[in-house]
Amino acid sequence: MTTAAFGYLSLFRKSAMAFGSLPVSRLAFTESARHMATNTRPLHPPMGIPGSLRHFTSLRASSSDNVKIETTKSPVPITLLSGFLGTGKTTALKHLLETNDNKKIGVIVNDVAAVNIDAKLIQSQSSDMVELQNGCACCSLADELFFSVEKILLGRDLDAIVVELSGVADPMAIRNNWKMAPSEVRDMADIARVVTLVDSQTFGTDYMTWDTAADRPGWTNPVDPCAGNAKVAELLAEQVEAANLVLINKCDLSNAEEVLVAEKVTRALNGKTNVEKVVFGKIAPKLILGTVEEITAACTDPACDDESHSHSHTQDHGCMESGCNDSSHSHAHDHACVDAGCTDVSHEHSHAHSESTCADPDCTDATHEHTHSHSTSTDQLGIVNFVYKAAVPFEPKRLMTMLETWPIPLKDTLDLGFLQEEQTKVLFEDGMDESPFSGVLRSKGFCWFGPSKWSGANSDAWRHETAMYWSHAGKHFSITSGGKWWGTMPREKMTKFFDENMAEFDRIVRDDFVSEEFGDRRQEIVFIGIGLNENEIRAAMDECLMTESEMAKYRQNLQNLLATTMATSSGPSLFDVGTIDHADTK
Ligand SMILES: Nc1nc2c(ncn2[C@@H]2O[C@H](COP(=O)(O)OP(=O)(O)OP(=O)(O)O)[C@@H](O)[C@H]2O)c(=O)[nH]1
Repeated sequence: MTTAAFGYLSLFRKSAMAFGSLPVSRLAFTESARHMATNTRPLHPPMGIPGSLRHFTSLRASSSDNVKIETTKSPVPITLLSGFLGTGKTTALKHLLETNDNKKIGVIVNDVAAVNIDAKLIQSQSSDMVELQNGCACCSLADELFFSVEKILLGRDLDAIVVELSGVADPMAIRNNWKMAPSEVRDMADIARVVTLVDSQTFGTDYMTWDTAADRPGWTNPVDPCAGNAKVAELLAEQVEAANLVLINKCDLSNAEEVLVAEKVTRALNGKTNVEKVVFGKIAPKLILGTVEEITAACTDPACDDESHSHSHTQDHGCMESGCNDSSHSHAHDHACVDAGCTDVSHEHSHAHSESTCADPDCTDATHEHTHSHSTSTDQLGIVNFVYKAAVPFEPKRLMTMLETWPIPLKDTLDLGFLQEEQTKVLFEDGMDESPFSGVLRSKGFCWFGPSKWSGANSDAWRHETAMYWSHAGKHFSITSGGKWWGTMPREKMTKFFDENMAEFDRIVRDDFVSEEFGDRRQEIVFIGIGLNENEIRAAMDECLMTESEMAKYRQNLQNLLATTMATSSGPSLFDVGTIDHADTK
């Protein structure tokens, strides 16, 4: 028997209990704002918009008449700088302000704590700074961010704005919230780019930790419910997934294996992002600051898979040819130290794209330079991804049975080579078959469950209306409420949510509505992992779908319920519930 890399920990036994006994208590949507905003395809917006977004009052409305904000200009590009506490965001920001490319940069610093230390550090360097504290811009301070952007532009002619996010912020949530910003704010400034810093030394252990954000001192603010329960591994995945550029920082402190893991997993989680290995956040300003073109001409959402969009995030990447002297090219790494033996951490070492860079993907010689710059290929370790889709609901009990056998990596750090070996050969205890899920590093998406009890005290008929959000990263797995399916309302009503964005309405109807009968109710789950056997995973998932006879019962039960509910209810929706099934895994 191989060393147990995986095991049937209590994770799914526990989640099975949470699931099996589905708490039908009609909980408030304590987490939904974050989850909804996190999803790149938000469902029912009333549940997805943090309450505070509805109360935004333009600063102009309250500012004195003689303060004039220039709105005829192009919007100022905003960069969201994300990354865990201590990954080096402030250090990178200070470096950016020092080497600013003669750009006038406004800075907004968000801290969940009441005292914003980072802001104080930045203040000594820049007077163009606004603090955003005592909460997180991805939820509780969502509209404060709009206000801060307005505020920083008052009386200032800025070329760019950088928002240093709190360590627990999900940049995708902020991007999605930003879509709700008043148009007068978006005319002034708009999000162009997300840059995420990761700590190369701790990446592998953070991905495998059981910790929640609240377990880590200083990460959360008790008065801000935003991310206390968020799993560290999931947050890490979210921050990487949202990024146009990932800076793998602190390369001076980590060994070659740690850097490799950070790079491989980053590329696996987000195949469209640019990746740079850096020390002390040192990178050319051009790579951090967004451009007006990104805002106006291209979709910069790295998670966007709409082929009709143009995706510019690789275009303005500096020329990587070491000998190039074409001054029209951007040479972001001109100042890098290329002495392979240099150990001076104040030098920039990560960008020596010299001809001596080792291009052998299998090479593990730590003395070689392995930058593998900008290849989006993740196949060197057999990392693959695919999307599982189905237009039929899961039968809850069968899904739970399947999840109970989902193997949990027991190692405390991510060991990709080991995972690959295990994926191909490990057999599990108790004579059970090898699980096709053993190499899965990340899975996430929407899913649809059929109710198991349509009436009575423990009815879970709300499942018919509720989109569940499936999220697995490292050792954590949860299926939580993600809002209601659009299919729960008539199209005419739905259009009202898209006043300013009919293109998004069209996209949802075109891409997400998979059947006339059930609308956008569907399974859409992406799997990312090493050496995955796609066919076996698909087959295992298919096994959990309702059969034809189960679907016939589903339809019958639905008819019965509609008949009784119609007689007693006048509400806009069949089920006014928002239930959270949180499969806590610790
Ligand atoms: N050795 C080394 N230390 C670094 C590097 N980058 C940042 N640091 C140090 O790491 C510590 C944390 O860096 P910060 O820039 O404050 O990190 P942060 O992400 O802003 O942290 P919070 O503001 O607490 O979220 C500081 O002591 C930095 O000097 C690096 O590349 N190498």
